Amino acid sequence: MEPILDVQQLTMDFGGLRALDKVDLDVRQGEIVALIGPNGAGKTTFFNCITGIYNPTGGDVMISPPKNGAAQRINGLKPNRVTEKGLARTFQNIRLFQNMTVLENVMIGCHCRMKAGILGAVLRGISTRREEEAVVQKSYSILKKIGLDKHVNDFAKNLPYGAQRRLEIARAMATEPFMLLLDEPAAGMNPHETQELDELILRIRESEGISILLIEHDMKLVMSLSDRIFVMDYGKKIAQGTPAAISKNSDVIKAYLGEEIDA
Ligand SMILES: Nc1ncnc2c1ncn2[C@@H]1O[C@H](COP(=O)(O)OP(=O)(O)OP(=O)(O)O)[C@@H](O)[C@H]1O
Repeated sequence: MEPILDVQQLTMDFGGLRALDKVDLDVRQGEIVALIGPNGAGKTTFFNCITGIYNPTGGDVMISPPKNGAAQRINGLKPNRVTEKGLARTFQNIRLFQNMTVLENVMIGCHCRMKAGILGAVLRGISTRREEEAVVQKSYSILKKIGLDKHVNDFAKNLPYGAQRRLEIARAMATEPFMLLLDEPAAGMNPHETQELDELILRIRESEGISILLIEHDMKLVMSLSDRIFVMDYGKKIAQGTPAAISKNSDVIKAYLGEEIDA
């Protein structure tokens, strides 16, 4: 099967520091792929290069969206253009609009698919109003899937931590992605919240057909969810394979300096 995300020889220099050194990674339709590695390995830089936050120094970021399969190179596109292409992400640190409601946070995610421009929003003609109603419906239905529909009118800041992380995923889903990139989605979660997250990610893949690329330090979650794992250390890819193969890989064990990697 052709990859829907095909990253080749991705390189990123910050002055004299090579944070990414010719990294290859691919994701196929319907896969859950994890990117792991010790602190400072380059994982977030990798996400930032794919999602338009950084313009990589070298290499290619190619996507083949499942709906219109033609391969496109997305290096150097601005983050909002990357989102429009169907790649949506969450961040290591929660980035919600804390003083807005849960529903409003998801509605903002819908914005990139709305047709009404500034003039439409000002004049509020019938088509704009219909579109706004559709956005409310769509946002509500996403929140239902994510299990946050009881909280639609709560302020984001009043949600428990695990629910805030799930709200970020809901907002990303509102952009209608073919792939979600999740940067440490389980960070700070308790075991119960992590278990809920595990089930949620599987459900998103099964019922929405959305492929997932995630950075995660929780090895139990990584091993249970992933179809394939890519491992980085010091900016280089040092291994790739199934969870079973990765947990036995001697380079990976060495990179983690004996840390527990098989969950
Ligand atoms: N904007 C930047 N300017 C300079 N150096 C940077 C920048 N962003 C990242 N780096 C450096 O690039 C390297 C990789 O960092 P990165 O945050 O991508 O690692 P990581 O694998 O995501 O780590 P962690 O697991 O701790 O989040 C580090 O040495 C970091 O200090």
